[in-house]
Amino acid sequence: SQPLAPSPVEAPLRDLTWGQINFLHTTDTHGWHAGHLQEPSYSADWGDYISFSTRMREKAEANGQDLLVIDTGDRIEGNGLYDASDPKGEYTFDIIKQQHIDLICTGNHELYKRNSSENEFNINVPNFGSSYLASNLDIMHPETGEQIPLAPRFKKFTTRKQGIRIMAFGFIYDFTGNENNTVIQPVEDTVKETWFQEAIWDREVDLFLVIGHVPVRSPEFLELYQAIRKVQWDTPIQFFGGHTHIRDYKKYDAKSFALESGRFMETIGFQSIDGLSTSTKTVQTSAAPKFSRTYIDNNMFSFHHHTQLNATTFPTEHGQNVSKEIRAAREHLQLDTTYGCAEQNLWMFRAEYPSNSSIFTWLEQRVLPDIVVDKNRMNKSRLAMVNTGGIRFDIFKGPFTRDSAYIVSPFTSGFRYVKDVPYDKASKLLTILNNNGQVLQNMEPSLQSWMLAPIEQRSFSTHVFTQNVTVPHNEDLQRPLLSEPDLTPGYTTKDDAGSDGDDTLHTPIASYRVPNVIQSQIDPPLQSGDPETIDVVYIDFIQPWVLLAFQFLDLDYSIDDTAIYMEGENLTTLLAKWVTANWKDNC
Ligand SMILES: Nc1ccn([C@@H]2O[C@H](COP(=O)(O)O)[C@@H](O)[C@H]2O)c(=O)n1
Ligand SMILES: [Zn+2]
Ligand SMILES: [Zn+2]
Repeated sequence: SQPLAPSPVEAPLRDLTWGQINFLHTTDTHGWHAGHLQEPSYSADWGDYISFSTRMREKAEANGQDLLVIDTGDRIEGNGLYDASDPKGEYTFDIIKQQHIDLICTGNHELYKRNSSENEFNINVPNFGSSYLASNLDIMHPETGEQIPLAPRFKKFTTRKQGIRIMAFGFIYDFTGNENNTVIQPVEDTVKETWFQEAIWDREVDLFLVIGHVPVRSPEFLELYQAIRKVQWDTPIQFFGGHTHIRDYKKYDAKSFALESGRFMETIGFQSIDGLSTSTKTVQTSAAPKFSRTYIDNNMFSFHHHTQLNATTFPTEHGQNVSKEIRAAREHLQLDTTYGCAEQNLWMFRAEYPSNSSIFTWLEQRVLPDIVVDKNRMNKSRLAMVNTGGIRFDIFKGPFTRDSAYIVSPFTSGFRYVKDVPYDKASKLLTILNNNGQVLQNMEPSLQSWMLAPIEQRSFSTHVFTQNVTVPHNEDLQRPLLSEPDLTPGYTTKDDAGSDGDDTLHTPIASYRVPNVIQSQIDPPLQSGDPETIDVVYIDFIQPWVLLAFQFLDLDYSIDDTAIYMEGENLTTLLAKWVTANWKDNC
């Protein structure tokens, strides 16, 4: 375990172990480039991160070492800084490009919609040039319609200081929910491509670097590991993953590791490797290089500690200018406009569901009954269904702002419905969608295999519950972070390298399971007893699964039986209205 050193404010921080080559890694930033305004532990912004990476590079280079910066996708959707502008992302592309990123790839969120994948092609790919990799991703050219790689498939380069010869790839997991202007080639097919085989057969390589919007414990990374190991039995391989929003580190073998660096600008992943061969020096194959990882809490105390600098010596002018740019964008977007104030914290995973502190119970009991009302169907009973994966963050006690509305519910998905569904069947839908009963008998095989898949593998669920999932906190917003010797609650990660990965020592936080879908039954006033038929209303993102579940109930509905419910509204706009109406007087 690594030594503990006091931080500038006396809190215990683990030091980094530097190597010949060092990496900083972000993933799933989802627009949180302003950092967390309500959580001191994660309060550094993208400008601070630019200063940090600059100072870390200076430190590495002063010691003759290399430092590479990596981002593995899902940069959009999840925060007002991206979602509140029209068009979306008006400010974020310019902010993100200010970071010197050595390797970058695409996440699924960049691909749900035509316009966001075209933004990658037209803005981010030119911004990052040959650093942007798309090993298994094509786009239909926005003008010609021709199918072409979104970016280069791979990149071979030699590091400046150490002369390490690197072969790098940039993947996305086998995602199928993309708009039809992009094409994702499954990883198991991509590894058979001639260009990939030629790249991995190259003997003049000291390190294979696979970055991807791919969970580190996924079949896709395993396929890539096996494909490379088959032809390079000994060359070190470093993976950088993402998508499951957790801190995680997987060991494939003594010379191959994978790092995943959390979500939402909470974590800057640090990885080092020491003992690699280089273009000028061959290391004995029997000696395994040393790999070391640290999950850095994204705040200035950690940044100062790891660079051994202080408030005067740490910031760069460039970083400070980007922080200014972020503040100006937030102001233009009026993200601090307060709709109302929450009287208590409402948690996604930190509170049991159902319970009074659960955001999902609050939605079911308080919000959905008020907001799921279509003027043309208001006298009809309805079941309102929302996928928990569409809710992205907690609500903290205190001001609920324009930013909060996007943070909790960033997606533009509207509601759709199937009218007049027999109640006895409609009332069974939720159990089927949440797969927690004896519902598999007589089920059609493809539906059965979907139902049998672990909840986190079904594509509309985003949550992964593993041993090492910990959820961040804002236990006491008023308390200055790390200013006292006692520990604050936060990430306490266990991974394949042990329990010493988090830079900041925290006390652990509980994490509870939540279902795929929550539901409210909303009856018109004066109705007594269950209705004979009911409208089934749901967020349009889950329509494919709702239609499948109908099939299981022998209800033969198709898309033609569905229609828009509450034209022009979505959960974000409705939530903002609800808070204004119900929490305005709490402030
Ligand atoms: N319109 C959308 C898009 C996505 N979701 C949810 O997000 C999950 C994927 O998010 P990651 O950051 O983990 O890639 C997806 O499984 C859905 O739960 C949504 O609800 N609506
Ligand atoms: Zn994500
Ligand atoms: Zn993702």
